[in-house]
Amino acid sequence: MEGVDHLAFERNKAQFDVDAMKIVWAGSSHALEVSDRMSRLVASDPAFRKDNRAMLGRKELFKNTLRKAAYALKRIIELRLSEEEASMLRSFVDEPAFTDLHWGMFVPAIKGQGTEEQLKKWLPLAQKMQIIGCYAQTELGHGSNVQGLETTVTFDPKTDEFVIHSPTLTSSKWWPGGLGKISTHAVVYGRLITDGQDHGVHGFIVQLRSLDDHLPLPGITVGDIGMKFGNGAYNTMDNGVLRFDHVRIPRDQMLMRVSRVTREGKYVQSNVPRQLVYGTMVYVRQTIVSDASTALSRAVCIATRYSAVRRQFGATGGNPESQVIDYKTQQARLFPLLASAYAFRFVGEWLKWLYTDVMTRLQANDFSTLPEAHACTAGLKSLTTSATSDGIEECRKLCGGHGYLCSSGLPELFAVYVPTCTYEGDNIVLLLQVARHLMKTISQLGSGKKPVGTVAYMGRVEQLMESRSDVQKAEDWLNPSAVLGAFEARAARKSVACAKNLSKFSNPEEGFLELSNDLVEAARAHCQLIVVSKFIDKLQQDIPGKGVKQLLEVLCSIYALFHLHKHLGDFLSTGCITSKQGSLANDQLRSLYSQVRPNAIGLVDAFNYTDHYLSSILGRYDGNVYPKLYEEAWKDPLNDSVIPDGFQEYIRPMLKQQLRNARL
Ligand SMILES: CCCCCCCCCCCCCCCCCCCC(=O)SCCNC(=O)CCNC(=O)[C@H](O)C(C)(C)COP(=O)(O)OP(=O)(O)OC[C@H]1O[C@@H](n2cnc3c(N)ncnc32)[C@H](O)[C@@H]1OP(=O)(O)O
Ligand SMILES: Cc1cc2nc3c(=O)[nH]c(=O)nc-3n(C[C@H](O)[C@H](O)[C@H](O)COP(=O)(O)OP(=O)(O)OC[C@H]3O[C@@H](n4cnc5c(N)ncnc54)[C@H](O)[C@@H]3O)c2cc1C
Repeated sequence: MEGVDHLAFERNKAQFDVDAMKIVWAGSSHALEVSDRMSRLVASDPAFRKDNRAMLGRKELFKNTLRKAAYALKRIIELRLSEEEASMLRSFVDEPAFTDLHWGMFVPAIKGQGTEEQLKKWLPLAQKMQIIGCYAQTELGHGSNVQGLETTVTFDPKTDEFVIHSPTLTSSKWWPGGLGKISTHAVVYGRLITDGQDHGVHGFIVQLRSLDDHLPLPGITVGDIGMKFGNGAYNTMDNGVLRFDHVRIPRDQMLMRVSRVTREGKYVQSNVPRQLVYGTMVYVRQTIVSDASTALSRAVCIATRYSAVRRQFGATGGNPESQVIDYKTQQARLFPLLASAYAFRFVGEWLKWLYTDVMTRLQANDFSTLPEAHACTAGLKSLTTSATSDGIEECRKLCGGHGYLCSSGLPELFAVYVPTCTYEGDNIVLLLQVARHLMKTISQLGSGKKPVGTVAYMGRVEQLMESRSDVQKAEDWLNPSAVLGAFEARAARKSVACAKNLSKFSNPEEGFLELSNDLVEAARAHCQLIVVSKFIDKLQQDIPGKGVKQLLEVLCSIYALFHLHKHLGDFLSTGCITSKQGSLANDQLRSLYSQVRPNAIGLVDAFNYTDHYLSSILGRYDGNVYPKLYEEAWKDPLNDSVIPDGFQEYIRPMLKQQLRNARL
C-alpha cells in the first residue's frame, strides 16, 4: 500500500530518542543538518537518478557519470555551496567517479607535499576544476612495494627540466582512478635521479592531456584498463594505464616540501621525514575508515528493515508467520554488524582527530606522532574494510534470495566496496606495517622509552602477562574495565609471543617473513583493542537524549563480546580468560541481542539515509517491499517484449528439431 508505513509498529517499539541518536551518528547537530539537506537535495533531483545503473553498458554508464559530475559542479556553483556542503553533495551522488581522486588524492597530495609557492600556483586551478587530477603511483608490476616503482624522473641540468620515462612494460602506471579518460594532470610517483644518483620515489605534477583538445601530450600513452568486478559498480571509474616516453616537465613541478632539486641539480632534503612522501596515503586511509562505517551501516540498514518485513514459519492460531528478525540466529548475525557500524563510526571520528593533531604538530616540526598515525591509519583501514566487505556480503545472505537481486542494492554496494580491501594498501601488507610498529615498541621497552598513544598499554606489559580476568557472572562482562583488561592482555600476549619467537632468528627480516601469520594476528588483536577502547572512550562523553547512551553501551558490549566469542581461541590460549568466562560472555551476548531487538529499526533509522541513497527496495523506509519488488521486475529490459530477442533465431528451431526427433 502506497503511503503506509509498514514499519510503523517497529518504530513505535523504540525505547530511545532516535533524533538524538541521529546527531550522535552524524557527529553534531550541524553535521546532521548539512547531511540531511544535501541528501534530500540529491534525492529530489531526477538528474541524480541511479536505479538504472546495473542495466547500462560501460560507455553509457561512464557518460552518465560524466554528466552527473558536471551537473553536480553546476549545482554546487549555482547554490554557492560551502566546501563541506559540496563534499557531502558529491558523496550522496553515490557514484564512484574521477572526482573522487581529484578531490580525495590529487588535491591532498599537492596540499601535503607542495611548497607554499606550489600551493599558490596549483591549488586554485584544481579547486576551480580548471584542471582535473589523479594520483598515479601504482604500476603494472609494483603496487604494494612503493620503493620498487620503476618510472624514472631524471633531472636534466641543461634545460632545467625533469625527463619522465617508463623504461619497461611493468613500469606502466596501472590502476589510477580518473586517469583512463578524464584527468588532465596527475601527481606521478617515480624514482628521482640526479647526476646518475637514485634518490628513491618522489611525487611530480605532470600534465597528461591538452587543455584545448583533451588529446594526450607528446610522449604520453594513456587509456582505460578495462572492465572491473560487477556490472555497473566501480565501472563508472576510468582506472587507467599510462606510459611516458621521455616526457619533459619543468623542475618546479617536483613536489618539493620533503626534498628538492636545485637549479644546479643538487638534491637537498628538508628537515621533514622522508615518509611524508607517503602522507597522502595516511590521509586517505583515515577517510576510508569513516567510509567503512557508512558502507556497513547502509548494508545493515537494508538487512535490518527487510528482516523486520520478512516472515517465515511459525504461523499459529491465525497469526502471521514470524518476522525473521526474531530468530536468534538472525540477531546473532545482524546485531554485531549493527554494533560494528557504530564502532567504526566512533573510531573513525577519533582517527580524524588523531590525523588533525598530527598535521598540527607537523606544522610545528614535531614529527613524534607520525609512526603512531601511520600504524593506526594502516591498521584501522585494514580492519574496518575487511569487516565491512564481509559484513555487506553477510547482509546479502541475511536477506535470503531477494538479497541477490540488484534491486536489493547489496550486490552493487559489495562490488563497489570490496576493492577497499586492496586499494590504498593491501590489507595484509598494512597489518604487517602495524606488526612492525608493535615489534619496535616492544624492542624499545627495555631502553626506558615509554610507549604512548594506542601502544601505551605495552608499558604495562609485565602486569598484562600475569593478569587474570575476574569475571564471575555474565553481567560482569558489561564492565568496560573487564572488557578492556581482556583485550589488552590478549593483544599484549600475542605481540610478546611474536617478539620472543622473532628473537630466536639471527636475521630479524627472515624471522619477520617466517612469523608473518602470527604477526598479522597480533596486529589484528591490537587493532580490535583500539576499536573497543575508542568506543568505550566515546561513552565517557556526555551523550544527551533519552536512552541514547544506554543503547550505545549495549552496542559497545556487543561489539566487544562478539569479538571475544569469535576469537575465543586467542583469549583461551593466551590464558587471559577461562573457558567458563568465555561462556559467560556468550550468555551476556544473548541478553544484549534481546535488548537491541525492539530498538533495531530505530537504530538504523538514526543513520538518516534517504531511499535514494540506500537504493534498495528491501531497505525502503516504509517497508513496502513486495509490491515494489513486483513492480521493479517488470522494468527489466528482458520484459520489454513478451518473446525475447534470440528466441525465434535459436530456441524455436531447437524446439522444433527436438519435437521432430521425438516424433521419429
Ligand atoms: C552502490 C554504490 C556504493 C558506494 C559505496 C561507497 C563506498 C566506497 C567509496 C568509493 C569511492 C571511491 C574512492 C576512490 C578511492 C580510491 C583510492 C585508491 C588509491 C590508491 O590505491 S593509491 C595507491 C596506494 N598504494 C599503497 O597504499 C601502497 C602500499 N604500500 C605502502 O604504503 C608502502 O610501500 C609500505 C607497505 C608502507 C612499505 O613502504 P616502505 O618504504 O618499503 O617502508 P618500510 O616498511 O621500509 O618502512 C619505512 C619506514 O617508513 C614508515 N612508513 C611507511 N609508510 C608510512 C606512511 N604512510 N607514513 C609514515 N610512515 C610510514 C614505516 O613505518 C617505517 O618506519 P620505521 O620507523 O620502522 O623505519
Ligand atoms: C579499484 C582500485 C582503484 C585503485 N586506484 C588507484 C589509484 O587511484 N592510484 C594508484 O596509484 N593506485 C590505485 N590502485 C592500486 C592499489 O593501490 C594497489 O592495487 C594496492 O596497493 C595493492 O597493490 P598490488 O596490486 O601490487 O597488490 P600485490 O602487492 O601484488 O598483492 C598481491 C598479493 O600479495 C600479497 N602480498 C604482497 N606483498 C606482501 C608482503 N610483503 N607480505 C605478504 N603478502 C604480501 C598481498 O597480500 C596480496 O594477497 C587501485 C586499485 C584498485 C583495485
